[in-house]
Amino acid sequence: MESVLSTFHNLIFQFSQSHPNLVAAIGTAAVTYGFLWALLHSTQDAREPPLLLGAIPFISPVIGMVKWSMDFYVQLKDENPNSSIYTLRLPGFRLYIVNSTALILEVQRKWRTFVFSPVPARASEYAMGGSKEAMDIIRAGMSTDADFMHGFNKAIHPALSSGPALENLTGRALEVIAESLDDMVKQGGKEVKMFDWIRHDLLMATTDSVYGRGNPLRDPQNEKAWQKFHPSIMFLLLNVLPQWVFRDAIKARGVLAKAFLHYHAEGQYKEGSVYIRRWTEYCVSHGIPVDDIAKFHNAGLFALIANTIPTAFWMIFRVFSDPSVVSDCRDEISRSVEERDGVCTINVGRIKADCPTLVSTFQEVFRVHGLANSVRVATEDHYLDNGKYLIKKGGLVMMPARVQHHLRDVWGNNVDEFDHRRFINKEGDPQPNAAAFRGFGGGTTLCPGRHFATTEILVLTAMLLLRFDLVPLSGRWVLPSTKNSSQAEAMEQPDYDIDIQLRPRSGAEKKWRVSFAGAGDTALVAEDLRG
Ligand code: HEM
Repeated sequence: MESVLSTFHNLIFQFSQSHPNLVAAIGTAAVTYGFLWALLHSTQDAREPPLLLGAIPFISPVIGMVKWSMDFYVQLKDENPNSSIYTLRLPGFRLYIVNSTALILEVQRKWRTFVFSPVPARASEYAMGGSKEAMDIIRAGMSTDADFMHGFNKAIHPALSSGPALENLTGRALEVIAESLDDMVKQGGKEVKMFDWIRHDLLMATTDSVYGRGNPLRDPQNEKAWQKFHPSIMFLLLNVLPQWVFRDAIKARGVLAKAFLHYHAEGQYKEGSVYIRRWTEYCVSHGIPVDDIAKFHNAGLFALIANTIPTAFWMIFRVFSDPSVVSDCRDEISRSVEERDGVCTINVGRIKADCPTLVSTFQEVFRVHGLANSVRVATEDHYLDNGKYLIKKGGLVMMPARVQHHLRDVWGNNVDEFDHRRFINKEGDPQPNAAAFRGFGGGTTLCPGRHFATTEILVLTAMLLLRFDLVPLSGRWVLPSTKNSSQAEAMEQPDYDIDIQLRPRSGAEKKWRVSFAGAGDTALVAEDLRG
């Protein structure tokens, strides 16, 4: 036995003499691993939600995030079907992932403990380049009633809730869309790159309606600058790579900020929508420096269009790529159009009330393509679930919509399919738990722009169904992959564009108008359904 051991020692000795660098590297890796393991376990409290360990402490979750991207949390839920909440440890912070719908509601109720404001504050600083002076104003009083973001939402809310301000805003956007469709009819149809066409038309419609005649996005240089800046927002927000990597994006951000500075200095916002007037007046009244107001317009632009554009893309794709959806929705919408003296009127109220298949398809788009990762920061140590789970101060609490949207016990066995009729109320069928639908987030940070975006996209789709056939030039519709989607957005983005032709249908050349008479809001999320 002794001779075996001494032979083994000799072998190791000889190996270390002949491969000194390799042995040093293996030794360093082993010591580092041991250190990380000890650090992780000595700082993890047994009362915290169960720790999901990977092979390498702190690093495995990062690898998982890169590998699985937006499906990482669904993957972990599938691997740990009974976990209602768990902990991931990443370099420098703890992430608590909530799978249980009931626990999400508890986190949302405790909005002073689990606060959202640090998230937009981080975006304002790192992604938008806010100055120290502005950031001090934004960060003061977080989690109290004096919180800047809390007051901001209260200020803009009336302009985005049912009423004349919202009708004017949406009405103007739909006018711009209708003008563009009229042009297409006059040209006898058009071949377009589908995403790019929707992106440009919705950008123009939405920003014209919000900013008014001085809309800076009407200048092609500014539209180009937005396209350059927008894809970098997620990386700037993470602040892990040096700024010079994003030199061009930061330059483009500056071009836009300069245009918004002019817009502000000239007082053009006073001729814009009620929404942008309230937005601006709130910033001015809180002493945000004008240079920063200009920079924060870039953040406002992100909220306005970053999700509306891909949502419209998936809606139009999902409707037109399935002949049965086209025919179901077309039948419903056609019945709700009124024609008098050669003018066809699309009534927004009737689209929402009498077109259940269209509205259900829209909701299913959110369920299947939505990826909102609602994040909150714990302001103190706090127990969830009747003292069961300790959430540590400073920890991030994340409630991924994708997990909720893939719960088999909520959505049924066809959870992995796109079922355009899923949300239609069928008599006798139990309704899925509305709180598990998180396309627009939920709780105090529920998206205030949801009514604007919903009406804009539903009516755009209705106008297309009534006036056009959409045909893919390749001869068949192929669902684009989405693996490169930025998770700064709440909706998947297609990895590539699709060439299509818009062919006017008979009657497309008539006069079309949109009426809001009797239109209320569409109740899609739990908060609206409760009223
Ligand atoms: C289809 C389009 C849209 C989608 C999918 C969407 C999605 C969302 C989601 C998921 C949140 C919640 C974030 C969280 O709780 O973590 C949110 C918040 C927000 N959205 Fe939207 N949004 C859309 C359109 C809009 C529009 C058009 C506006 C502006 C007019 C807007 C303004 C906002 C604002 C200001 C917040 C932050 C609320 C807060 O700070 O409490 N959104 N949105």
